[in-house]
Amino acid sequence: MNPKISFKDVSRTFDVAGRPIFKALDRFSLDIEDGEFITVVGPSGCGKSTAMNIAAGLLQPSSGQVVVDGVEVKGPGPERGVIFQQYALFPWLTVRENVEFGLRLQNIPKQKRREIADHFIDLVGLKDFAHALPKMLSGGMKQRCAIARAYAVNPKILLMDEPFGALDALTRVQLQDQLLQTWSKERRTVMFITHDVDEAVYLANRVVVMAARPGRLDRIIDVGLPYPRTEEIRLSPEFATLRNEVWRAVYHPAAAA
Ligand SMILES: Nc1ncnc2c1ncn2[C@@H]1O[C@H](COP(=O)(O)OP(=O)(O)OP(=O)(O)O)[C@@H](O)[C@H]1O
Repeated sequence: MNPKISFKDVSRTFDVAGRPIFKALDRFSLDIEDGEFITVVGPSGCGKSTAMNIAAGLLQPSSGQVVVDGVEVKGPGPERGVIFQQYALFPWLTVRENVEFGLRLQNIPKQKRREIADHFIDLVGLKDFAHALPKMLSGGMKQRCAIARAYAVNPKILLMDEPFGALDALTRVQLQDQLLQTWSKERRTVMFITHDVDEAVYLANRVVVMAARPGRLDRIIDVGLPYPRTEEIRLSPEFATLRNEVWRAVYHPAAAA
């Protein structure tokens, strides 16, 4: 079977006036299978967002290509939903209107739009806030709304760039569980960037570790832990061993090699 997403020798340079040409991403290759949950970790500036933005079609590679379902990515597309750290909700629209927004663009009839939106609002636990404006929501609730909105347009791929980075530790753990529940019910292929090593191991079936200067793939660590992931798993010795392995790969790459 073909991979769902294939990074093929993707490089990206930036040419900033007065500075030498900067290689943000150097021959990055990675195959992500359909239904996988991949997390991406690595030191600041190693090209994580650059790689994801190229897959999202928001940035062009300098060389190489990203292929989704056998087709080269040339720009954004409805089969790829993108979620950033900043919630990017429309402040003048209610939760339901925000979730319905993408469906409206697809000309889905009103009744159907409402059904789909309500389904996902329920799934992320915002049923009682369907009529609330974003300013009435906490950070975690806004991010759940952004996730519902991304899911509603039924993208087969979710590209998530530190979506929980701005949240407190407890909300973050709750949203991780909720995301995994949603993922197990509405199976998608997920590429998820994080700085949090625990989060990377808890969510993923594979952790992609990147290295900096130039930004590149360092190694891939298989997470053999079963789903559903539970607190028991989070507190298990197997989890600790994997977390330590990822930690060393990120923070002491030479020693871990
Ligand atoms: N538009 C741009 N112009 C110039 N340099 C850029 C541009 N975008 C990114 N870079 C540089 O490319 C490198 C990789 O950036 P990128 O945002 O992909 O890293 P990252 O791993 O996601 O970092 P972080 O974890 O800090 O978010 C960085 O050194 C960054 O400064």
